[in-house]
Amino acid sequence: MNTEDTQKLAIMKQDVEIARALSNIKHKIVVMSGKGGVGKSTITVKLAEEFNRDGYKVCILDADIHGPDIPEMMQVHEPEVTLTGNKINPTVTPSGVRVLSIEFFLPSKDTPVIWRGPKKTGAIRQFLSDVNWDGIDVLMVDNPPGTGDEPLTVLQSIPSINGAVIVTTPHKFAIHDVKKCVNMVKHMKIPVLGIIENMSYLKCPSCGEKIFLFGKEGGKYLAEKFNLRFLGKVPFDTRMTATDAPPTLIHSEIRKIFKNLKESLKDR
Ligand SMILES: Nc1ncnc2c1ncn2[C@@H]1O[C@H](COP(=O)(O)OP(=O)(O)OP(=O)(O)O)[C@@H](O)[C@H]1O
Repeated sequence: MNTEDTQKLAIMKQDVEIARALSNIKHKIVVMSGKGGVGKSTITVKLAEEFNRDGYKVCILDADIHGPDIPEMMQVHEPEVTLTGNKINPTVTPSGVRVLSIEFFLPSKDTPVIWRGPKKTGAIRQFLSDVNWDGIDVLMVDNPPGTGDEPLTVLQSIPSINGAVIVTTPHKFAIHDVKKCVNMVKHMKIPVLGIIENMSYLKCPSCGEKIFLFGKEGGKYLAEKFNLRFLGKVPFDTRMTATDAPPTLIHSEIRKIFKNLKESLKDR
C-alpha cells in the first residue's frame, strides 16, 4: 500500500469510529454563522441550558479552535480532564451541561493555537472519535464564523446531523455573509433547522422604546429568501454576558426559540 492509500484507510477507519461513537446521540445540532461576533456561542449555551432543563443530557463541542469561548462562558475555570478507558469524558459545567473544548488541552488559557487547516481538522475529528459520548442525548457544535476548515470538517465528519441553526444579527453586512453560510449548509445537504436573529433591538431602560441598533427584520428576510423556519429574535441585553444572569426578557425569548427548535427537530 502506498502512503496515499494508507492515509485513506486511516480516515475511513476513523469515520467508522466516529459513526459508532455518535450513534446513540438523539439530536446532533450545529450552530453556525457566516459572520463573527453575532452571538453563536451565547445562543449555543442558552439553548444547551434549555435542553438541560428539559431533562436531556447535553454536550457542547466547542469547534472554535482559535477562539474557544465556551469554557469561559460556562464558568469552567479549572477543567479536570478524565478518561473512561481510553476515551475522554466531557467536562461537566456548574449548570450540568457538558463541554469539550480545545482550551482544556492547552498549557494555559492564554496559549494561542497557531495551526493550519489539517491540524484543526485532525483535532476536531479526534474529539469526535476519542470522546466518551455514552449517555449524551444532544450534541451541540459551536462553530467559528465562516465557511472554512472547522465548519467544513464538522459538517463532513458528523454522520446524520439533524440540522444547522443559523445565527445572524439584522445588520446588512451580517446578512451578506450569512447567506454564504446558508448556501454552504444547503450545498452539503444538511437540513437547516432555522434562523435566529440576535441583537435585534435594545429596549430603552427609561422609556421602554425599542431601538433597532443594527436595522430591522434581517433574520426574517433571510428566512423568507431561503424558505427556512424563523426561530425567533433575541434582543440586545447587557446582562446576557453570563450563564447566571437573572431571568430577563431574553430568557422568555430563548424559551420561544427553543420551543420552535424542538418543532423543527420533530419535523426532521
Ligand atoms: N443578545 C445579546 N445582548 C448583549 N450581548 C450579547 C448578546 N448576544 C451576544 N452578546 C455578546 O456579544 C459578544 C459576542 O458573542 P459571542 O461570543 O456569543 O458571538 P460569536 O458569534 O460566538 O463570536 P465568534 O465570532 O467568536 O464565534 C459577547 O460578548 C456576548 O456576551
